Amino acid sequence: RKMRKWSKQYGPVMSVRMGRQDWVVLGDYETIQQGLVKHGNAFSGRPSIATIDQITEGHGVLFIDYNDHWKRQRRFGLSTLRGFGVGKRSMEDRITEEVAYLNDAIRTHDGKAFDIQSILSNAVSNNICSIVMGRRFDYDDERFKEIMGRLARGYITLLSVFVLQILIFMPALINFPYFSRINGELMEDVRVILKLLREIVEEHKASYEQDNHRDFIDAFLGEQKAENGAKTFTDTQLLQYVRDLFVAGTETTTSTVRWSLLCLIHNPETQEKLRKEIFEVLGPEKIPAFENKSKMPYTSAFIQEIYRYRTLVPLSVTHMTNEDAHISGYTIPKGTTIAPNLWAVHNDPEEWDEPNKFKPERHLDAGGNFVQLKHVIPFSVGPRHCLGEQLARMEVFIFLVSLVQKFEFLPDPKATVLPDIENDMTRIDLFYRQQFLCI
Ligand code: HEM
Repeated sequence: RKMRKWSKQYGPVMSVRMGRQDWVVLGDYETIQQGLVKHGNAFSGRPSIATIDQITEGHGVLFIDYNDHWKRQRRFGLSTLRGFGVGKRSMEDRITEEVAYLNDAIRTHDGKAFDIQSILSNAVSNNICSIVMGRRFDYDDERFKEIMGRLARGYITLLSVFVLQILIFMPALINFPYFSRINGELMEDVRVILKLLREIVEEHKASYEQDNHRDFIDAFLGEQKAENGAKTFTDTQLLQYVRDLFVAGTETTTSTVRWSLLCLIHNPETQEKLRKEIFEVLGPEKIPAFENKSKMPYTSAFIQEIYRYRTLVPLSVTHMTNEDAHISGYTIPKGTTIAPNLWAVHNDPEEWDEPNKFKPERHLDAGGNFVQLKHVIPFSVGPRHCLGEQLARMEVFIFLVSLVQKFEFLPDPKATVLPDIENDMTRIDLFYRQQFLCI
């Protein structure tokens, strides 16, 4: 928010001192398009961050720099996530299978107030497990609980996130005992996660069949064999790639659905409208399919408004110029950290009437048809835009429709005020809602 305010004063291409670094913030839709899309080749690097490099060992896809290695890995990831050459089950089949487990887990609360966070993030992670490892886990499976618990600590536990953020801007603090202890705990989590993933990869290697790729890991092993000793599809790369998919794909989708439920609690009439449309198209029992979306303009508008109103990754993932770059009359030197302010695009008062209000109707035309407005870019744009966008869109639609079809979401009757919808857990990377209860 502050950056958007400064952008209004200093212009949409603005340099900001962050710790000991100078970042350039792209502060509106036009400059983000110009930088990330038109000059995509110059703006698609990733800055090297000591704490992150320590975790990723320079592998994976999310934080690696823009080069031929990233391009091959990205191509592989896109085609494999779309299901090319991976078993017979589509991504959608895997999501709809999970929905039934999600609904059952909610029913165990028997109408009593509870926080949906852990059930939902288990369900979302299971979609990734299914695509990556070819199987889902029961929510109380020990190996699954261990991976989820340790991932959550690094990603959503307030103290760890806080310390990680400080270390990103002031890496020298790692030498102080307090920071080094928390960092040590995070590194231990990473070590255990990688060990568990390594076991799963070894199981895959033992049962691998060239002509029957069951999942992402098999597809990767296929590339590894085809590469015949070259250094792109290595074991470390596979483990870090899978870790990245969990990190990038779990909390983002989970939080989007949680913000949606919070909006429903705050806006009961919206919840009713959604349910009415869902019942008209699916009735009370039919399992939602992504193709139903075209017949559900209000639901589509609701989801689009959630993407806009609660911008999940407000400053995207930081980019870096990989050559001297030119934009809006400025020259930005090679190696500069770039922050695309997606939040500013979604809250630009010149584009949106009352941007701080939640209004699904703004995405409908006079005839009630859904209108896809180009200024909604939650997944960012350009060569580095979200790798899991298609999966995320499908998950959010199918999970939300199924939840509203089967349940009514109400505030905790014991609470005297509604859970806060304005403020998040203050952090720079993710617009994350803290715990709230509902029935
Ligand atoms: C609502 C859910 C999600 C949102 C809002 C979201 C948003 C984003 C954003 C803003 C970026 C940064 C793009 C850039 O650097 O310009 C990103 C990158 C990425 N996302 Fe997502 N994401 C979501 C779900 C997912 C899922 C489900 C997966 C995969 C399982 C995923 C995997 C990734 C990966 C691997 C990258 C890095 C791409 C690269 O560096 O080439 N995301 N996402």
